[in-house]
Amino acid sequence: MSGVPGEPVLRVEGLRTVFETPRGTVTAVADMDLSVHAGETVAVVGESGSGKSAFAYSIIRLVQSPGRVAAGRVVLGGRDILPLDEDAMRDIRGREMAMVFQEPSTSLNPLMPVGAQIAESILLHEKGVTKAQARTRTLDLLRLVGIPAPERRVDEYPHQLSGGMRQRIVIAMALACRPALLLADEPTTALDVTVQAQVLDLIDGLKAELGMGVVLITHDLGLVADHAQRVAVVYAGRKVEEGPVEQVLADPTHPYTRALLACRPDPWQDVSEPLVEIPGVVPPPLALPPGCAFAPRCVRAEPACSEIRPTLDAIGPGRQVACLVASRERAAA
Ligand SMILES: Nc1ncnc2c1ncn2[C@@H]1O[C@H](COP(=O)(O)OP(=O)(O)OP(=O)(O)O)[C@@H](O)[C@H]1O
Repeated sequence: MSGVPGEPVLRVEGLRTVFETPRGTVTAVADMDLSVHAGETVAVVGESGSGKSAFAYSIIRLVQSPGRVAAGRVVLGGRDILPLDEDAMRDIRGREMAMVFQEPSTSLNPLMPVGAQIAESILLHEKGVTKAQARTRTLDLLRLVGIPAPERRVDEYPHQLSGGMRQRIVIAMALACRPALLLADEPTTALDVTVQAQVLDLIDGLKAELGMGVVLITHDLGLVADHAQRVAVVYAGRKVEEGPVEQVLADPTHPYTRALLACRPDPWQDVSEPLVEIPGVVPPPLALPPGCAFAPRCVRAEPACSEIRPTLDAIGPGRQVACLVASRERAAA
């Protein structure tokens, strides 16, 4: 990918993704902006149903019917990819951006040796590469992602590998053509805690080595602290807060971010004590209040919050928040 100097690898502007359902139009993603630079991991955090996956699928243009991207721009290396036809997109997927999904089995063909699947991706995207060269590159990739005994593993089938090894294979496939952007949608949710850390460390190492930008989709703020440089918190399809990870975690501004942080399990907490939960549930997408979608659950909500939708206001370098109360307090301070 050529890229434009100073331009982020990915720039999303005003993205809106909707699902047309028999009961009405569900807006899964609304007015989303996000930039990711080379060598940076930006985490997108929110509860289940907040639109994180719809956001990632929109970027790589894999939203399935009845869903569709209804508005916005997705600029990859300086080029808006939303108007491109499907042939051009197929060329971009895998070569310029790649995605790692939550469940490794969804990305792997159970009937094909794992090495052949990686080699196929190389042969598809790179003209002039011979089968022998693709196999050598595949073995290098297996080494890169830490697969032991790659000469033996390369000819094994997915079911012969553990879940952690399968996710490493998926990452190897995603990285086969050295994409500029990696979208990782809950890449470790299906894995044991120790394997989770290994896979995320692996993505961190490869990001530094290949100079990729990474979008890390997760509901786990613990992972954000260790693996991302910036974080965007989403609620009911909208970004409610964004900023550098250490600032947002140390000084969260939006009441939803504060509530998410308060709910993090404390490893030192007595196991007999119940975990804290955010009261209430995410409002049904067809019945969002006209104002702030978090207002019905918010401990700081004022009457105006249910009526007026807050805009995303800049509250410091690289920091934004969409909250009437927080913005007013920051302005007064
Ligand atoms: N096929 C579909 N038809 C209708 N609505 C959908 C469809 N897929 C997703 N949605 C809606 O889009 C919204 C966002 O869903 P999405 O899966 O992106 O959330 P998420 O934050 O990734 O959740 P999870 O962590 O559980 O995957 C939800 O309100 C969901 O109901």
